[in-house]
Amino acid sequence: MITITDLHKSYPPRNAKGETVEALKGIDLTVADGEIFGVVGQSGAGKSTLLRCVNLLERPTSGTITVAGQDLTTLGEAELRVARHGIGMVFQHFNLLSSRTVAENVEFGLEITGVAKAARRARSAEVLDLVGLSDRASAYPSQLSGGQKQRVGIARALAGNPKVLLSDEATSSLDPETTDSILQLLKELNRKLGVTIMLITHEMEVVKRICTSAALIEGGRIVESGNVIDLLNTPKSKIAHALFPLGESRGEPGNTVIEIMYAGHLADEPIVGRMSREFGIDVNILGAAVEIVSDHRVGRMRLELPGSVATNAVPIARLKDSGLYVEVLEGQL
Ligand SMILES: Nc1ncnc2c1ncn2[C@@H]1O[C@H](COP(=O)(O)OP(=O)(O)OP(=O)(O)O)[C@@H](O)[C@H]1O
Repeated sequence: MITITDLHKSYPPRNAKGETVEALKGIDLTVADGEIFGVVGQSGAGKSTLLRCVNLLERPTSGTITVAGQDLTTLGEAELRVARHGIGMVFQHFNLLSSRTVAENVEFGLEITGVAKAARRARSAEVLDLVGLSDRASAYPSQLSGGQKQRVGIARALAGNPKVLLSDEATSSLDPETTDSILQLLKELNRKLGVTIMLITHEMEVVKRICTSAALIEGGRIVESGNVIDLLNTPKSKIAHALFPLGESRGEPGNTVIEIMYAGHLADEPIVGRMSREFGIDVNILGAAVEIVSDHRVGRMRLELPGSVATNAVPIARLKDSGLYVEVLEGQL
């Protein structure tokens, strides 16, 4: 649905003494049809710039951006305005017009594109129903809670019936409970309408809750990307480690420390107990986390096994054979 190829974006110096900022340094990324794709990264990594390049709010310095088969970088302003109808955007600070009612905010984009009043009203009623705000159509933004404001923002983004929804830190200004309900709503809309969602966030919780795929951006470059469950099974994946922080506990010198990751039915098996019984070893759990990630029960554990890696070769091999992802962190060979 979205293909980004060799995307570069530089900002000119802010003043005579300043330097050119290379915000994006050759981004290649594909977001498949129907995915919820999360881009994560620290402040200044280039997330906003990347997202704003997808609908060309920010014009790339070079590279191509194809959305629903159309290369947006080749379009002039008039054609781009039409193409943007297929791309809704949701903002962190909602960006609602305070002098307009909820319904009028939702209708704003349709008004600009010349949709007749009756059709606009009908469409805003439809999308407000989708986001659960039918009863607040005549309210003003100042009369709404943060979560309700974001629901209006989402309804407005959906008004033009887009194929793609871009979400710029949509839940970063909301409390945890409201964040939860907005993420749930995005997931529901993705399922019901089949809309592809690309979001940027600095919160791993968002990835854990709703993303099917994710990418990590560092210094304007994508350093990791893929299906979230696959990433969890990728050695040394930074996204996997950030999704499942296990603390720093490293065990005793001379012992073997392994990390295991498991998904699906394996998450329900008594892995540690079975290993202890079968091999007669005392397994020490240094850290563990079990979570629901993109609707899969997934777990990560750091285990300390007595003795060197060589003495633990058989139990480690058995874990791998049973379909678990196993990474040996330390131990004597
Ligand atoms: N309009 C601009 N002019 C100059 N430099 C900019 C501009 N917008 C962003 N930058 C710079 O580009 C780099 C990437 O910024 P960007 O806002 O995309 O990062 P981010 O990951 O979204 O960070 P944050 O989460 O803090 O918004 C930063 O060094 C930033 O200072």
